[in-house]
Amino acid sequence: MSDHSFPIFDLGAFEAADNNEKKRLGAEVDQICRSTGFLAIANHGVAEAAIAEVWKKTQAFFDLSPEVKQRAKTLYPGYPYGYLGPGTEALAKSRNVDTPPDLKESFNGGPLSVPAGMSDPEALGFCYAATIWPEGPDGFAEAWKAYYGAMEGLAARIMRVFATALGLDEHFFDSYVDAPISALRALNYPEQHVPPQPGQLRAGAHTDYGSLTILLPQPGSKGLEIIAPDGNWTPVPPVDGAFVINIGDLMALWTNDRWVSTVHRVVNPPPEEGGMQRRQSLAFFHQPNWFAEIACLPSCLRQGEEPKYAPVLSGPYLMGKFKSTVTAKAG
Ligand SMILES: O=C(O)CCC(=O)C(=O)O
Ligand SMILES: [Fe+2]
Repeated sequence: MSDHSFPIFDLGAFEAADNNEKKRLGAEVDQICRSTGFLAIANHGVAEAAIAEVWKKTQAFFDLSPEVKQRAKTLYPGYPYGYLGPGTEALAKSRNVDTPPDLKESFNGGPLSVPAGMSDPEALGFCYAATIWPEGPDGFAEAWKAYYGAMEGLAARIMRVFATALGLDEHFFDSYVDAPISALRALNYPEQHVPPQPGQLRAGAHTDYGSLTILLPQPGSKGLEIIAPDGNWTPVPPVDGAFVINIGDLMALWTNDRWVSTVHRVVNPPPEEGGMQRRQSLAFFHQPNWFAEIACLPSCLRQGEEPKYAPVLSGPYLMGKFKSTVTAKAG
């Protein structure tokens, strides 16, 4: 797959391959997902211009004054979209670990449209709630939507790789993810002018909740770490021109823990280097359809084995997880 210790998957080559070669490449992805579930996706076909624009607009947004950014803030604690300022989230709380708030701010947006016939009040009030667009910079919403659309397309293609990796029909997951309730999050980890509190990180240790996360760390940026199979925190290197993807809790549930939803975090810049490196990233959290029932795949159960987890509905499950990380100060 690559000579690097961090695996790089060539998506274009997979898609152009014949069935035997797809199976062979799928088996490599299966191995990676059994060990960490973190890999880079190269040759992804996402337009450079869409990436460059969203970087430019999100950076310009984070450069605005706190007062202006707050005008795009989430409507109330637990509201999923809009601006979440410093001090509003501690990801470690999703694993019942109490830490000071993460040292970050974010802007969050949901699906670009509501599927015809969707009338579930919880779905409409949560994942289909309105994105609170900022007043500026000009062209922010256009750049955001273009990138979101590109990520939806890429995630659908990666789910086909996952189906192949699990020995299923390539299109097995299609009907679970044809009206996905994914969220896009732009993250800004500001320069650290004061030392962090004990236990305070840029992003506390957590797993992602959904099917798959497509991450784009700022080129060359450091700080993302995963717990490797040997139990040690291990940096994820920046990979030029590629996305970093990782699987989330729903893939672990679907596969009865054959695949791991690996714990990860973003550490502070080294104090000996002044702690001053700002870092940005874009995280696309792919989430199956609101009503998709995620239950252990029969092909992931050995004879005599029982499913470890009860089935869940994608939307309500996500809502419960999301609300657990909100700090008292949120909003
Ligand atoms: O910023 C990053 O590199 C990772 C952030 C992350 O893991 C998350 O927000 O779930
Ligand atoms: Fe994450």
